[in-house]
Amino acid sequence: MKMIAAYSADQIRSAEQALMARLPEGTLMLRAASGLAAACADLLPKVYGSRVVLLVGSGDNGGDALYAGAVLARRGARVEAVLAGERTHQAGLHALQEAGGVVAGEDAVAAAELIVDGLVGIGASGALREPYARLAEAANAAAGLVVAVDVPSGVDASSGRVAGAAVRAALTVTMGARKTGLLVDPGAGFAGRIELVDIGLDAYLPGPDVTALTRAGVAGRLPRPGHETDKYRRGVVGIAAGSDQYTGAAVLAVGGALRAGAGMVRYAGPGRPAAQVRARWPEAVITELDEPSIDGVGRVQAWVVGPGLGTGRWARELVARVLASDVPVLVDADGLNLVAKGVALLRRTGPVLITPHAGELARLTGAGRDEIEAGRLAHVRAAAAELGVTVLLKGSTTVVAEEGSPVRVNGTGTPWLAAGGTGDVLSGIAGSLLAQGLSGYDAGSCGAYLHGLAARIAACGAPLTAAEVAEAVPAAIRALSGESALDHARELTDW
Ligand SMILES: NC(=O)C1=CN([C@@H]2O[C@H](COP(=O)(O)OP(=O)(O)OC[C@H]3O[C@@H](n4cnc5c(N)ncnc54)[C@H](O)[C@@H]3O)[C@@H](O)[C@H]2O)[C@@H](O)CC1
Ligand SMILES: Nc1ncnc2c1ncn2[C@@H]1O[C@H](COP(=O)(O)OP(=O)(O)O)[C@@H](O)[C@H]1O
Ligand SMILES: [K+]
Repeated sequence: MKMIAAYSADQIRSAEQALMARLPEGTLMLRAASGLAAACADLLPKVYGSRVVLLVGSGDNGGDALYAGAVLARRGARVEAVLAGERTHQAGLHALQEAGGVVAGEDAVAAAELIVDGLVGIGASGALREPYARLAEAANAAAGLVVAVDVPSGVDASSGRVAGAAVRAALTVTMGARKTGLLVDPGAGFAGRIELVDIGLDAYLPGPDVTALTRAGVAGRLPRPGHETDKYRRGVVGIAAGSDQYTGAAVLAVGGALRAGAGMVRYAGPGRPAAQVRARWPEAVITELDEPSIDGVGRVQAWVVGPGLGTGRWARELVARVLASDVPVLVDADGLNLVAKGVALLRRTGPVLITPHAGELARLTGAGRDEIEAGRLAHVRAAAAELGVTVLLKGSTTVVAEEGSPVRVNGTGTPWLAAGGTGDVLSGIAGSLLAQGLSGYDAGSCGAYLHGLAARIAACGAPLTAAEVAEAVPAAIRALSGESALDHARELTDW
């Protein structure tokens, strides 16, 4: 599988309606409930005698929970339903009671081994109301494992927004297709592991709302050097970064670029960062700049401009010169702060990939930083449309948007990446991919994937430094195909 696809609540609802029209009433809910019951049974050490509490809202999400509860009750579980809504799915409640399940009060939640969150699904609107919000908090405070039906209640299925209380699940059993909000933070952080129940929806689904590249998807997009290649044909990336004040950004961006497959890395910058890059990376070809000009740097297939550059006139002139070239350009960090003062700089014929964090995007678009973090999908889409460039928005879920394509969501990140300098490494990696001929959309999404995977490999459950992320990029590329260094040595057995 090369891609994971996710859909908005409206897309799912239309597909379900089309499918439902061809099936006897209730068929889909029974399919959903049997998948849900199987997933719950897998989580319990033993179904017989276990204590299961269903949180049941007034819609079909509650219906799923009730029917699944009936299956578990028939297998000997003690199933109690807490009815939260003014209405309850009557056929579902009847099925549960027939199987021996009972209705209980809110106190039951604390004593449950397994809590099934059937409060609301794709029919939710706005923040959870009472008593739903209180029940969500009770589930989060309880010792029992929490399984969310379709989406964790309180998470907006279409955006991942969380306004107020929300259920924090260990497992989300989602029906028919993944919902966008399960892949994008803050919602993704509430979903836990995601299990997809096939209810036969695939043929009725439209093009996805968002996608996420898988290992195979990234592996298929990364160029491998052909037999007769040379360093120029593999792609040369130029890095215009660093200043006398910020030298580290230059070293880190060059490090990321060197590890991500370009045939050569050219560095251009002032004397102090140039000396540091020279000392750390003998592999890089260095041009020390007296003037903010790239005329003497030599040919590159893509530029990275901005990390640690400063925001003075010199830096502004350098950014303008790089953007005036005819090759793809990645703009990051101070490059973005400069562009924020005049977005006309971004109007050029060559491709542009920008890599802001929420604060940088806020300066570019005028939206609030918190607002961007709460609704990153909507903001990244709007920025790509407004600025006419590919936008990679960094953060706990990194998202890449380009007009006319579904947003690509990256699922490999780790909170250990929240460390100074890791963004500079990402610019180097993605710039290296641009130079190898990937589009801004692919370079951004494959770059974020490798960056996150490298961080996981480097961190291994402990703090990491940005330099270590760059070091681990080759291991991440190897991990894509599941190959080890030894496998590559074995290729030579005939010699
Ligand atoms: N439509 C279908 O064919 C299928 C639907 N399925 C299930 O049905 C769910 C959708 O069911 P519904 O459309 O009935 O909608 P939901 O059950 O998701 O929620 C709607 C109900 O919740 C209440 N509600 C909405 N927002 C609320 C809030 N913020 N606080 C408190 N109450 C709120 C509404 O008053 C309404 O009664 C899916 O998520 C899925 O679990 C599955 O059974 C698969 C098949
Ligand atoms: N909570 C998090 N979970 C996963 N990745 C994160 C988290 N916080 C930050 N990151 C990642 O760490 C990197 C930080 O980059 P950036 O904000 O530019 O920092 P710097 O300027 O110090 O390099 C980005 O790739 C971002 O996506
Ligand atoms: K739910």
